[in-house]
Amino acid sequence: MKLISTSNYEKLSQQAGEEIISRIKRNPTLNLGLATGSTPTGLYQELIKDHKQHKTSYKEINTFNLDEYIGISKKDRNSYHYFMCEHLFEHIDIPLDQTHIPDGTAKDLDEECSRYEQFINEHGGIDLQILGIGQNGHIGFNEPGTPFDSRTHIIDLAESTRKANSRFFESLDDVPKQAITMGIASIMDSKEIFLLVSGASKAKALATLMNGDVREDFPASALKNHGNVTIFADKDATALL
Ligand SMILES: O=P(O)(O)OC[C@H]1O[C@](O)(CO)[C@@H](O)[C@@H]1O
Repeated sequence: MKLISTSNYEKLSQQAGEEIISRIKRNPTLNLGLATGSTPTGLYQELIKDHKQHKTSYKEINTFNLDEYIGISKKDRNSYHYFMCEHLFEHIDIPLDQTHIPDGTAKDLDEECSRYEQFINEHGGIDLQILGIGQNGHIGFNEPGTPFDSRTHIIDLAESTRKANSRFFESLDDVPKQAITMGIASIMDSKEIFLLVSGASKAKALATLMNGDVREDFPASALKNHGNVTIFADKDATALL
């Protein structure tokens, strides 16, 4: 894993943005894996800014999101569909039918998991996957204990994850208890991975990742077995290294 440390969150977002834009320029039909949460929003701002200034085009790329809550509609402002439209898709020239997110309202959720997994494979797999990390080491919504051979599946969210994400909801009770997430093995199939880590609240998780063992109770540690991972971390996140 290659670690790029930056002085602050803005620089982290800029550097990750520049790397993504250069890959899109090299491969205009890139399959780009996307993440939600607070960490990548600065990066999405950078992509939007660049799109407006330099007209980098997203017309031919496909995007695949890691996860979606179960039981809230796409139009709900807390859905990851809504999040992605608001933070990225509405501001660039990507056709919406080339943006793909698991459907957390599907009638048959197991079938939706298989469909999503197969759909990504039919598109040739993910070229570059953007990831954040949870304080407990989760990637996507793969909570501690998720098998490393897992594919897209339904997950019961850890209480700590629900609490962390309750900041986006009116109350903790409103935070869904389950989500669909790409599995660890699905994420590991990506040709390249960018992990973004920002803030003091992630310092312990980053130190565990860098210094700890590869074990299923710390999902991000699987990334140590991937040959092409770049970690972008800001100063606060690297404080314990
Ligand atoms: O960037 P944040 O908001 O700290 O979230 C970290 C991780 O947690 C999730 O939001 C899920 O809880 C992931 O999608 C994200 O990568």
